[in-house]
Amino acid sequence: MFEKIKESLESSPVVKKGEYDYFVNPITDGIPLMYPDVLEEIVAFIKEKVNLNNVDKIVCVEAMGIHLSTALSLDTRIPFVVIRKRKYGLPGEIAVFQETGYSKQNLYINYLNPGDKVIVVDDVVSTGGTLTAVVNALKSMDIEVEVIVAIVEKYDGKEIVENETNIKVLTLAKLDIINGKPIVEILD
Ligand SMILES: O=P(O)(O)OC[C@H]1O[C@H](OP(=O)(O)OP(=O)(O)O)[C@H](O)[C@@H]1O
Ligand SMILES: Nc1nc2[nH]cnc2c(=O)[nH]1
Repeated sequence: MFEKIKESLESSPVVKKGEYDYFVNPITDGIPLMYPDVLEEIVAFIKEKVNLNNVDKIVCVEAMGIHLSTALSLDTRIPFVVIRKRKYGLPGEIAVFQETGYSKQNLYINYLNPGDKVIVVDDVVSTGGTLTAVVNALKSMDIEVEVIVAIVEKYDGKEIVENETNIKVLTLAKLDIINGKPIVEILD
């Protein structure tokens, strides 16, 4: 199972963003081509591992949580909302500072309310900066985060986020970059 995802991740080109080794893959970048079979496998994986019965909303982070959340939403009929990099200035908007291995910026949370039961879906967790900031902001808004899904865990990202948020992070593949090449393990 997930052999296609493994092969695709293993063949990811690695480019430099400053000193940071950044792998490029359809799951995490939308390039090269994303095939529907891969999206279906990701949806099946999430549905098998997560009890979605009590989940009101899927929450994702722009940009590369959006295609995954769209596929999951179409299948499960659970609506989703996007944490955007754009400020709208809507009432109740919450700004969150995001820092990754290669970027820093604000993210903006809208249309989430105290008591919402959500899952957070993103493509990859690496330094853990994004998911830690987002999930701790959601917790401070009294939103119940049932689980965090990051399809790819890179380096120690999963452990970092679990330690910083006390919420379980579900991942499908572990990826390390060694001597400029992606080394991949499927975790199912
Ligand atoms: O664990 P971290 O080190 O925080 O990295 C993970 C984040 O990096 C990427 O987002 P990015 O901000 O590059 O935006 P994108 O989704 O638009 O590519 C990715 O989609 C995650 O949200
Ligand atoms: N595509 C991609 N996104 C990331 N987000 C954090 N690290 C990475 C990476 O290496 N590749």
